[in-house]
Amino acid sequence: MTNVIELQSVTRAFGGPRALDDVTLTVPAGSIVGLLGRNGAGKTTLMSLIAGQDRPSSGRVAVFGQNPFENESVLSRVRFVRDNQRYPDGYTLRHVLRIAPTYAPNWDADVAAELADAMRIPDKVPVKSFSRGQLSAVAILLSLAARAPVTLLDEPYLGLDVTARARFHDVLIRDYVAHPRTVVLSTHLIEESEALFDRVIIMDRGRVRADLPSEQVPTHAFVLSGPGEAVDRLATDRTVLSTHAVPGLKSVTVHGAPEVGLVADAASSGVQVSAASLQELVAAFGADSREPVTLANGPRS
Ligand SMILES: Nc1ncnc2c1ncn2[C@@H]1O[C@H](COP(=O)(O)OP(=O)(O)OP(=O)(O)O)[C@@H](O)[C@H]1O
Repeated sequence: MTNVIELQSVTRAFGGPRALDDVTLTVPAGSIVGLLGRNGAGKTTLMSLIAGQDRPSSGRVAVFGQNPFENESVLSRVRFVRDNQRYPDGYTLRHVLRIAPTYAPNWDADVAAELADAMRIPDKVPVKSFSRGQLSAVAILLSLAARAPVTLLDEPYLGLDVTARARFHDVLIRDYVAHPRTVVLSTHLIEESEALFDRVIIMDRGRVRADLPSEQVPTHAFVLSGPGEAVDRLATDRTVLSTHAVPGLKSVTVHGAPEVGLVADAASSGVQVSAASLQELVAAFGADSREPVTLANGPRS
């Protein structure tokens, strides 16, 4: 499978801690990638580099095999949707829809009309006076109807109601199946969006902490929960990504898949073992320890 996006040892520093720190990753053509991580993890910075709106401090960014910065042949195939889009005074949705195809050679007016209707976007009121959710709806409409070979959606849901979010997902999946392209979507609404993703990239503090196909998420980490001592014993010598404790109960997220012996031992020790959900995985990688902690105290049976 061809890689549409490639980053090699990319660092981006703005003066403080690195926004991106030695990031190497690839995004295959024809995939919907969830870009996940805590506030400040580096998601927007990463998308800005891919969209050619910024340059790395060091390292190499390639989109369609070329440096995207100020590169028209790349940028004509990339659509970056973020919440800073501005519209001229007096512009209504009709004006926006009239202008949009000029910048989008693959523009699909039917998809635009369907989304405008499904997301109840007003067509006579100036866009400048739109609510936060209505502005998000316009940005989503422009991104999907443009059908760009690379579509970057940076937290597209701000203020968007639950019905509009569901319609957006329906149209995205349907149109993506009919017209495969590469979509990178960052969001904090993980449970709601995860069915869209065929790959996930989890970032924290500017680093890629996990980059895997969605089907590997259930075997990437597991959660042990139960009495603290038993949980600690079972977690000994394993890579613990995060720990939560309340009096009498401890829960740890552990890297990898649990083997049969561990599951049996846990059952006889009153400890529950479950696959970490994508949301738990993202939360675990964003937990406060800077590096995964390996518990190494006490024997492992
Ligand atoms: N232009 C800039 N100048 C200085 N610091 C910046 C700049 N852009 C980003 N940063 C810093 O880089 C880090 C990563 O920011 P980024 O916006 O990429 O995070 P994010 O993962 O998109 O976060 P969120 O989920 O909150 O949108 C943050 O610490 C941010 O303050």
